[in-house]
Amino acid sequence: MPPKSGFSRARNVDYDDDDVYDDEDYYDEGGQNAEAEDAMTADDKEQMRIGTIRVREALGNMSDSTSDQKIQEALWHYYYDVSKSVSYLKNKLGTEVKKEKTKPISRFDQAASVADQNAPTTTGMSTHVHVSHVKEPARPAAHRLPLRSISIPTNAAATDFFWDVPWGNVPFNRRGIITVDAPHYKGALLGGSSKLAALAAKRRKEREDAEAAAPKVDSDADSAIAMLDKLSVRTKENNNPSRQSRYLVRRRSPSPVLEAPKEPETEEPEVPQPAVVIESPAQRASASLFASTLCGTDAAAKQPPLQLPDLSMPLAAHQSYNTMDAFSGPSPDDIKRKSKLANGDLAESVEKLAVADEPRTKSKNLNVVDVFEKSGMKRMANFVVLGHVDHGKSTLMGRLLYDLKVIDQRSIDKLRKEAELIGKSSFALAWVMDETSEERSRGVTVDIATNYIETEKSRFTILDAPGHKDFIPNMISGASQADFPVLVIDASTNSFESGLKGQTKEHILIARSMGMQHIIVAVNKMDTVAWSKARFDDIVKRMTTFLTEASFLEKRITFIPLAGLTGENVAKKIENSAGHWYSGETLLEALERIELPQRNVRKALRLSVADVFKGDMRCPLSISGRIDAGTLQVGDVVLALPANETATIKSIEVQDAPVDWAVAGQIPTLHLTDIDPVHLRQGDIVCAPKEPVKLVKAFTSKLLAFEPVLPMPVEVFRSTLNSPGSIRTLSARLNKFTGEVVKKKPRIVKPGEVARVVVQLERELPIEEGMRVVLRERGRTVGAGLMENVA
Ligand SMILES: Nc1nc2c(ncn2[C@@H]2O[C@H](COP(=O)(O)OP(=O)(O)OP(=O)(O)O)[C@@H](O)[C@H]2O)c(=O)[nH]1
Repeated sequence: MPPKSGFSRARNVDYDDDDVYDDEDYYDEGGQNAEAEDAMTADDKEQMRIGTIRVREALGNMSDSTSDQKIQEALWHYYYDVSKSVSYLKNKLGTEVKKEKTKPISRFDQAASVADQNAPTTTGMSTHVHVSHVKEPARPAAHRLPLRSISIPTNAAATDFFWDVPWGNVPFNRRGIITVDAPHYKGALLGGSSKLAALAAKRRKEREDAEAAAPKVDSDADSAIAMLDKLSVRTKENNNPSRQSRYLVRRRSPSPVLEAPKEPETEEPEVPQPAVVIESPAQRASASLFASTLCGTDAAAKQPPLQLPDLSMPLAAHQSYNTMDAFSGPSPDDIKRKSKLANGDLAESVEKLAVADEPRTKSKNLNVVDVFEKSGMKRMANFVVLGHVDHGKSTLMGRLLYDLKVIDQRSIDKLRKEAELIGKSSFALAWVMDETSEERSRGVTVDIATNYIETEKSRFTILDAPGHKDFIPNMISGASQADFPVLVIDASTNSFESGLKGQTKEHILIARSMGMQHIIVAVNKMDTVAWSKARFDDIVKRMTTFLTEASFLEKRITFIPLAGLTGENVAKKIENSAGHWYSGETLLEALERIELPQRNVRKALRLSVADVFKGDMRCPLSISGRIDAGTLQVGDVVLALPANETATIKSIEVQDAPVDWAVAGQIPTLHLTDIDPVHLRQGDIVCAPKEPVKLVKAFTSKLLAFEPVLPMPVEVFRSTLNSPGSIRTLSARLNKFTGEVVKKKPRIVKPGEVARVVVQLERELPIEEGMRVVLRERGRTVGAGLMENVA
């Protein structure tokens, strides 16, 4: 059966523990194929049928050796993209033939064999007994016995080797000089493989190199802190370089705290040193007489391991040996310890080990609203790039970054070469945003990618959303941080139409229901329709009807004909004469002009957590997300909900630069202390402890229906935080524009209608009046609305 279920697609994706995929639609826990196949929509089945035929045609001769199952698995994997499936299958079939001929030696095996050659001959816990034969009387070379080297376990005695030899009559072939090597560990794991040995050797070398390169720690206190840092949690990002940002693109799982948080030098006095301080005099005491007696002096202790064959007793040379009263007095250790206790030094050191209770980061107690209003900072805006899959969102953003010189020519050339290597040269610009190998090999955006651009007047945060329907929860997360959307539409024949039936429509409705009022519609790939004005006008007409139905005001909609791939009307006006009929704004000009929603800087703090990164001991947790209301500053104590735990803001970054404060509308990264990382997750709310958001289990909502709505089970999303729940009651159908009750207790609400409904949750969520919620059912968005009050 080709498509096993949504699970087979989702499980390869690094979702960073994003629990939105707990949705039954994404995981087929039982793994029942039959059920999964049933889960395919009629549309899916039809696409699969047609796709299979097309792939067979394209495979030609190879088609005979490929089963329907393989073809359909490829189609499922590439979301019915015939050309990607064909090139994958061709590659696979080619490789399978090659594989049968030779099995290349993996790099790992090569490294292992090198390590084996370099490794000492002793193994694990065994001792080598080398038997070098004494010169035997002349005999023909052929009768001479070879030198023997026999390995016996350390716990076996050398006599075991001679147990059968008559006393005083050792045959020549058993005579020799026996030397016993000191037992030492080779570094291999017991019973371990050479590969592990190679890996261990490599790691050891890296560690030694790193230690040599690391700045020398001055005191034991520093080394203790370094040790604590080593104990800290490793982040996923650290283990997965493929997800690290190469340009300025930020992903949902970067780990900014891995790099030392950038703090302005002037702030240093404000941030006290960590409370763990170990006094430097607490150093290792010199060896006691007893230790010296056994192991020699300090200098001797630094020597290489004890050589067993050298059986001369070190104590024999010791001055005090002959006196026989070596242990009569207290050892130097005891003397030192006693004097320390007397001075109270040790007690003091132990006290200093205690972790301070008070917050470590002092607040500057700024009046942030005042500072913000006087700062004269550039306009800050966040936009989300929406649209149906493959309509060119990432390419368009890659082009914008390139034209604004955020990305240089060399990087683009490099991406182009890499893309050409896997036959996807047209995706080079999209790869500026789509960074993971998953996204690149599939040619599909999976997660939100963040980047920044700056113009004369504004600083923008770009949130590039995935277009595929399977990744709608990620799209919701991006949309919940944005001020307005840039909707990308593929103008080429049939693409616009299929997008309208698909995610173009769903994305628009979600964006509108999240309160976005202005929209830029980028009519993309105009080069594919020869810059046809008629096509552009047709798209404008049909989209205007749809957008106004979704309650966008016509005057707040901006259409721009453009081509992301070639850059016309993106940052520069079109030069091609075919497009001279358009004299309006470029995308960049429209971004500069668009009106932004009012910032609620004077209200209580509300920040929706979009990302959580684990850090180190000093700063265990960092989060990022949009401030929906209020302000915050370094040193503030904030409340995390629903965990109901407080944290202290140690430092703040906005657009990757360290700052002292942030205000509503910005998407800062907060480095937090005094909180256990388990208490914060994506979708949580961070608020002012004195004015917390209440946790609710039922609420009334004004809902815009995308699908027929009845009392039914739904998944309730507030940003990415979600809970299973249900639409408990349909209270009334409302007039879309005035909000007046049209009908009480309707039995059904049709798509496009607005209703007041009561939503019941299975677990409490932090939701309050004015917050936006999205209701989904079996992977479809059924409606979105505004929370009115607690039910
Ligand atoms: N001819 C032409 N092709 C374009 C244009 N813009 C994008 N494309 C192509 O469209 C394909 C998809 O582009 P992407 O940028 O990956 O599309 P996307 O909307 O980001 O895709 P998802 O994020 O996966 O939904 C690529 O092959 C691009 O080269 C354009 O202006 N003209």
